[in-house]
Amino acid sequence: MAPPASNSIHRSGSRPQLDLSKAAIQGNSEERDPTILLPNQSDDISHLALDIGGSLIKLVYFSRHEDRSSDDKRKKTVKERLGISNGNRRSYPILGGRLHFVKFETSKLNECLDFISSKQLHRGGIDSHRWNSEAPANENAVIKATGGGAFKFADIFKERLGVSIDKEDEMDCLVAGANFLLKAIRHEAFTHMEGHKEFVQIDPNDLFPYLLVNIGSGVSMIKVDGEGKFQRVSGTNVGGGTYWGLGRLLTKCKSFDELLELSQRGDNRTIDMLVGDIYGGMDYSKIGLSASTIASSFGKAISDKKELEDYRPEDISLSLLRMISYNIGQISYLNALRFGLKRIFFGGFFIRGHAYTMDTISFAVQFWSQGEAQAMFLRHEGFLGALGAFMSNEKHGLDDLMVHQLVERFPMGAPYTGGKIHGPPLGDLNEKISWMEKFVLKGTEITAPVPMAPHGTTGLGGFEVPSSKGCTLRSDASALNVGVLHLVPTLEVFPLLADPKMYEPNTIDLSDHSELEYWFTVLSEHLPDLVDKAVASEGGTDDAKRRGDAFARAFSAHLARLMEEPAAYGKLGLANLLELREECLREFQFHDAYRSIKQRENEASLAVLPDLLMELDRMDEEARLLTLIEGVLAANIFDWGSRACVDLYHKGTIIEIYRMSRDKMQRPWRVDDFDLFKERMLGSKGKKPRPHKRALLFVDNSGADVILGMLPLARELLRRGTEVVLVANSLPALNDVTAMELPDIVAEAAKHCDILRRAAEAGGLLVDAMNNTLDGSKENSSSVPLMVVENGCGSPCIDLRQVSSELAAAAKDADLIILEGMGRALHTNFNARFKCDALKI
Ligand SMILES: Nc1ncnc2c1ncn2[C@@H]1O[C@H](COP(=O)(O)OP(=O)(O)OP(=O)(O)O)[C@@H](O)[C@H]1O
Ligand SMILES: CC(C)(CO)[C@@H](O)C(=O)NCCC(=O)O
Ligand SMILES: [Mn+2]
Repeated sequence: MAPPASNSIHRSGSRPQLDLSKAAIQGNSEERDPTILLPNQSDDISHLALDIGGSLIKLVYFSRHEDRSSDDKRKKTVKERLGISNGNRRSYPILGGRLHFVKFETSKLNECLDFISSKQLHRGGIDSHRWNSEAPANENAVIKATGGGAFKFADIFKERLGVSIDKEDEMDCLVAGANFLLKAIRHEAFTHMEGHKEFVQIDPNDLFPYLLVNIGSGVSMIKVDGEGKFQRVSGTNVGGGTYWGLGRLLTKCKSFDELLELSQRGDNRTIDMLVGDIYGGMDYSKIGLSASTIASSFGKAISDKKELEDYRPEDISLSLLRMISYNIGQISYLNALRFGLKRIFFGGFFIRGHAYTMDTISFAVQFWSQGEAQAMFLRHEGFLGALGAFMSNEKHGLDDLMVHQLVERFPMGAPYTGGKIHGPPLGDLNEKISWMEKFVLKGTEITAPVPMAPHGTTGLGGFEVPSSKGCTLRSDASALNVGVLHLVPTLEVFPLLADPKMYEPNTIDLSDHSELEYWFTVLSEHLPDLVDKAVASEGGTDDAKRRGDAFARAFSAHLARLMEEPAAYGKLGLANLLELREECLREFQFHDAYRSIKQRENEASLAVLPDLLMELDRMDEEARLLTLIEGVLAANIFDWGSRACVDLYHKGTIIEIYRMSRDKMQRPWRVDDFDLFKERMLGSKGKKPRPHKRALLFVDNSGADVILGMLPLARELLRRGTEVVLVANSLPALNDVTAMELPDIVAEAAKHCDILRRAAEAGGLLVDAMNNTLDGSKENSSSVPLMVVENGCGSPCIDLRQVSSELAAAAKDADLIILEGMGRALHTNFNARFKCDALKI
């Protein structure tokens, strides 16, 4: 079945079309993280930039996906009504697309060239939107590159790919990349102390000055004072290359990761000379040195009559790692001190998201500055230069993007390989599924949730042993912990937030381990039922079953990965987790798992609506208002995301359950502001009613919820002269109603109700239905309008920092917000404060 057109609306519902012919897992598919190449895929690449360093090549590329905004009637009328035109928005050369991050070893330049050439990344160019595989190669193609390799390998690029390298200064790029990340990515920076990671919210207006320390092969220290305003104040030749180079010689390790992994089982006391070794086991407390402080790295090797073979490679690696990390931390501190800088951001791939490395650097900064300076790390640590080079092409307008226009997504392979899938996610289902199947075995180490290790403790002057989390290091790529950045220029901050800076959508703190466990259990237990529904929604075919299976595996792997490391994908909130599930379904092309259930429940609810409306109309105002609110609460019980609710379904017909539930909604409720609302709506002794001008009703589920709960409430508002905007999801999530589905539902309901009919006509929702109204009259209605807008989300929760431009426009004249349902009003936004009246039901 063709996916509904709504999938092309915001966020990542639509994947670019990929040509998967000849797609292959390269090398041994039994490997932990094989490379997947899509030789013929013609994702519309429009931009590529490189940072070629002494050790690694970093590649950032952009893939566009067409703006397939449909011609759907609802959108057009909404745009007209709300006065949204494309003219009053800045037009971005990048109209949505994705940024991908990939890296290669510099010694394997050929692999990188093959990759670029197989994906035709070099033939893009920003002004070749309509580039396709038949177009002749651009003879004058130029790609932006930085790092020493931009100079060293320029000829090879010309020879092999026929492209010229446009060289950008390395320091310029590092600074531009860091500034962009710190301003545009929420929670890009974090601290890491004693095994504890904490994301920091950086105020873009209070970013400068800071010290940027890039730990690549060598180390550069840059004092950054503003956009393009910086000075390289220091550097050290003892850096990542030193650790990897010396480590390789001393331990015979074959890879950087192996070396790092060794360190996790090491004990540096066998090789480092400690203060205690010199002071006969005692602290040198007079100058603040504990006995366990390293007095001299590798110092024990001088007195011992041991040879290299007599030392454990594990101990050597740890000793080396500590030596270099402390040294860098200390020099960084000294430079921060020199210029009075309080914040030090560390980048470069030496860090590699490795907990112990970060702890060690943080410790040094903290120790030497006595807590005055703070070490912070960046999620896109190694990509600063490449991003900066990418940004140096001004034509793409990337630097104008703001936090709310970026959405980071972790594709299905992320728990296994992270950024190592070369290119955009596989689009071919078959390929995806078999890939998933292949990885099930390999992935057992992460699909079995691992309890989180207790934090390591630190004594004065150093840690005893690394606070390692198990003995195997996560494969290099997945430790990148960076997803694909989706650029969605149409997203906006909801204008009615009282304090957007302080707004936090998530009510529940998932850094509380018991909360995390609770939600993982809920999601895991719900999974089999969800898979059943999803498979059924696609006709229950064998193909659907295979996809369902692969979806379950992929989602479980994400869950296990996050259970093991909750911050693996950045700061984790419940909203992210629920959205991840929906994205995962979409990735396996389950576009609307609850489609038929929603349809069935809509029909059943519409059938009983006329009776309900009659019942309501017989009541006096006061009783009716209370019944309406109770009705919203009662109808929200119909929620397929909740086990307890689904069990209720066996207890009777929809209207029976609805009435039964409504009767149970006895006041006072746990949080009960009904009297306030009533006073505003109906007035009180001395006060007149003060109808609202426009209400935004954030609706939740299909069926009874929206039809028996929210529509009657909307009708009451309309009757009182309040314009009503129904705000619904852009993409399906569970049994939530979508903005695409609502107009039909309203049209059906309008057949039984003049108030709804006139309002829907006025709101442009009933263009077709005009002819078959109840009395056949076509007189121009004088009603206030009823409208439908999409919210920009595809999840049961809503993050009001990233909503559709439609919703933002509708909000401008709104003075009442009604948030309905667990996801929108409780799990998220329970603590949200607004500039106008808000009802959370
Ligand atoms: N898979 C890996 N292979 C090699 N080195 C790695 C790997 N992962 C992390 N590293 C570490 O990262 C360092 C390289 O970091 P980065 O890519 O930031 O520097 P670079 O740009 O290559 O070097 P420079 O900027 O000094 O030219 C290596 O020296 C090593 O310490
Ligand atoms: C030479 C660069 C800038 C190349 O990236 C880097 O490796 C570095 O900063 N090395 C340290 C050189 C110094 O001692 O200042
Ligand atoms: Mn570099």
